Parts: sequence; C-alpha cells; structure tokens
Amino acid sequence: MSKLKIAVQKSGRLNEDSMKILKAVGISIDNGKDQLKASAKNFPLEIFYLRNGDIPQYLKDGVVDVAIIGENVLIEKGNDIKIAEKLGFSSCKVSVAVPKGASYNSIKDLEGKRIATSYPNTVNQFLDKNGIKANLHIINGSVEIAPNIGLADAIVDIVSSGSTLFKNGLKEAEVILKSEAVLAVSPKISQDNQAILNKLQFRLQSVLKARQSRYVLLNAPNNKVDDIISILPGMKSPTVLPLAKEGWSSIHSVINKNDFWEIIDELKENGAEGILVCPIENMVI
Ligand SMILES: Nc1ncnc2c1ncn2[C@@H]1O[C@H](COP(=O)(O)OP(=O)(O)OP(=O)(O)O)[C@@H](O)[C@H]1O
Ligand SMILES: O=P(O)(O)OC[C@H]1O[C@H](OP(=O)(O)OP(=O)(O)O)[C@H](O)[C@@H]1O
Ligand SMILES: [Mg+2]
Repeated sequence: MSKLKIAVQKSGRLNEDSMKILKAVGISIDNGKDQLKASAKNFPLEIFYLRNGDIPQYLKDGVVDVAIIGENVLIEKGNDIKIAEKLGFSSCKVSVAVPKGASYNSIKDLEGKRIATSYPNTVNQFLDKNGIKANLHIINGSVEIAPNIGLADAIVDIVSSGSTLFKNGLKEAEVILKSEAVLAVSPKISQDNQAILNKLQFRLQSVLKARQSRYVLLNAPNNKVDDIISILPGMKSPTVLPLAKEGWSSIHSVINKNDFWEIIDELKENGAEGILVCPIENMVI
C-alpha cells in the first residue's frame, strides 16, 4: 500500500510544533528524530527529518510528497510549490532593518546600499519591484551583526519579537513579507498519495479550526437569553437548556478565541453569570 512521504524539520524552530500537530491529528510515530526516517503506526505516512532550507528542492524533485515548512523558505526557494494549508505557528516576518541611528524615510534610501541577507531571491524581487539597485551580501546566519562589523548598511532577515534587532542596535525599516508554517505539496505527488493527503488535510483542518475556537457555557435569566444569543452567534445557533433554578437558562456556544475578551463585558452587562470557556480538541463542521 502506498504511503504519503512528509518532510519535517529535523531540529530547529519548526520541529516541535510540527510533531505536535501530527500528534494532534492522531498520528503516532514509531521512532524518535535520531533516525532520519520514521513511519506512522496508524496512518499511511512516512516522516523524513530534513533541514528546512533543503525541503523546497526535495518537494520539487518529488522525493517527498508534502512538507511542513516556513512559508518564507518556500517564497525564497520554491515559488512553484503549492501551499495546501497554513498551520498557524512559527509566525514571523522577513524585514529590512537598518542601524537605529540611520535616517530612513523610504525604500529609496536603500539605493546603492550594501544589504546582508540569507534570502537573496526574496530581496532581489523586492528591490526589482521597487526599482531599487543595491549590492547584496549573502551570508547564512548571524545576519544582524553585519552592520556592526562594517559588512553592510542594511540587512534583510527574519523578525519575530524584534529582540534580535534591538540587541544589535537595529530598527525595522520595511516588512517584505509575513510568514508562518505551512503544509506544502510537491507538484509530483501521485494520485494515490493525493488521496492520503486529502485525509490528512481533513484532520488538520479540524484541529486548526478547534485551535481557533473556544466552547463557551454561561447561565442567564430567561428574559436575557435573546440579548445574549445576539452577542454569541454559535456554529449554527447556540444551545439553550433550562437550568434547575426556575427562570434561568444555560447557553452553550462556540466562538473564535480572539473574540472572547472583546465580548466578555457585553455578556456580563446582559446578565450572564458563571461563564466557562473551554478548549476544543477537534471540530468538524
Ligand atoms: N524567531 C522566529 N520566530 C518565529 N518563527 C521563526 C523565527 N525564526 C525562524 N522562524 C521560522 O522557522 C523556520 C525555521 O527556522 P530555524 O531557525 O529553525 O531554521 P533554519 O536554521 O532556517 O533552517 P534549517 O533547518 O535549514 O537549519 C524559518 O524558516 C521561519 O519560517
Ligand atoms: O525577532 P526575534 O524574536 O529576535 O527573532 C528573530 C531571530 O530569530 C531567528 O534566529 P534563530 O534564533 O532561529 O537563530 P539562527 O539564526 O541560528 O537560525 C532569525 O534568524 C532572527 O535572528
Ligand atoms: Mg533561525
């Protein structure tokens, strides 16, 4: 029987969350990451532990069918590779940064400058689009140090919290792109493996929707139920159940987790009490 071949980062920022999401979709994997290849016990899946930067080529060649990879790396090295799913972790930006004291008003200030980066294709595309000519200095790591050692006037690198920029006396000047971990698909995937991928994607979507959502339960006097329902739209419509206490109801609904703190005051003002907010493991709509 055919097996879907998936690449995940061997070690680094994506590894832990990649393994967590495979576990969350019910896939249990036979052996640890000391081996470069492993099999799932309960799903037709083979896992290859690879370097993030090497994965676009493996996808292009069809050595693996799918991969969990940073979108920024796909943009740099795998423009023709399709994204099947955004996975909601490892969010970051690829940004231009300049020394804190430098005067920077617009992209035009990059004209003729030396830019250090590990993302030459991304930078060249960005400069071309804006009609700027600059000199790229390609380095593989510790890019943020380049201006301090006189190697460059600006850098392009990953920014997340901004603390690496801050520690190196740099400031963000332009955001070139936003990235997160994605499930990418080889253009050479076979029909059989595409069918396995569809099953995997169905499970992933159910977990991703659940991660975005919260189950809310609350009590309210019966004369407030309609007001509360209008604040709390559920998947179809909220569930309303009578409480043992006369004149009161329990209302259950599912909301986007980001909305909760926005609506909590409104719920309380409308008589809601005993509000519980619970995580959801899976969600199939
Ligand atoms: N500080 C960060 N915050 C959030 N996401 C990040 C951060 N740094 C990197 N990432 C994301 O995680 C991915 C992997 O980063 P990491 O530094 O672990 O690997 P790498 O050194 O680029 O790759 P390789 O596996 O080839 O050694 C990046 O491509 C990016 O998408
Ligand atoms: O904005 P921040 O939250 O400070 O994150 C940005 C830093 O994180 C990444 O480096 P990483 O720690 O992965 O080290 P690496 O260069 O060895 O990959 C990236 O290359 C930046 O240097
Ligand atoms: Mg890194």
